Amino acid sequence: MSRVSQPWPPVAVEPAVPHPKAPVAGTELGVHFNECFGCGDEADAGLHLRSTVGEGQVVHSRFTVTAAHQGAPGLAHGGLLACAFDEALGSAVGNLMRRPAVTGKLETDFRRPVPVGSTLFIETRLDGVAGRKIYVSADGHLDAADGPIAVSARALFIVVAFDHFSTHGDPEALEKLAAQHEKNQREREERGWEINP
Ligand SMILES: CCCCCCCC(=O)SCCNC(=O)CCNC(=O)[C@H](O)C(C)(C)COP(=O)(O)OP(=O)(O)OC[C@H]1O[C@@H](n2cnc3c(N)ncnc32)[C@H](O)[C@@H]1OP(=O)(O)O
Repeated sequence: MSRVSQPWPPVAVEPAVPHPKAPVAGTELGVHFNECFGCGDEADAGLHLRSTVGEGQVVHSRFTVTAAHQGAPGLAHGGLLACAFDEALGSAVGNLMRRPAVTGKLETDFRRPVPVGSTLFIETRLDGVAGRKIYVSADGHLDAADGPIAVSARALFIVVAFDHFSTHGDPEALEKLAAQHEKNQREREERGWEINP
């Protein structure tokens, strides 16, 4: 089967230079919001995706497909897999670039079925920046970091002002989240940025 792929990134870009205070290789990245469907501990049926910074401009993420993620019996739902990539790609942008950004466009190529019980190892790369536009891509390997590629994705993230979240989101929940972040002031100071809620 032939797959036609458009040039990527689709526009001229500058190199995506990680923030000087970006976490170093080997750092396990935390949950950015407990109720996040992609990574949150309190999202019972969520993906519970976990990420670690790799060498260069790479983030390694992984999540295990459960029965709660099925589309067909015993197989992951494609939309759930797209969600995992949104989270993995977003985590790379947020943590390496340290700028609040949201997904503007997300493309996925589903290459192999992903069975319940398997773990996807997602490797995300920063591909370039053009003004507020940050281009990223990822491959999801089945059951091992060097396993066969089951899903690939490419995304455009757009840098936004923090009021994107307060204007369009739930201000009460945001206040709760801010209070939670303030509990760990030292970590906040180390971050030196406003993490995506
Ligand atoms: C650590 C955190 C991990 C989090 C991971 C999860 C991330 C998410 O899921 S975020 C939630 C999903 N995304 C959203 O809800 C976003 C909804 N969309 C929006 O709010 C707006 O459309 C937004 C902010 C993306 C862009 O709006 P706005 O700020 O007005 O910018 P706008 O001028 O339209 O676009 C900026 C640039 O991006 C381009 N652009 C925007 N959308 C697209 C698109 N879909 N395709 C191609 N280009 C696009 C525009 O053409 C423009 O380019 P240029 O600068 O060259 O003119």
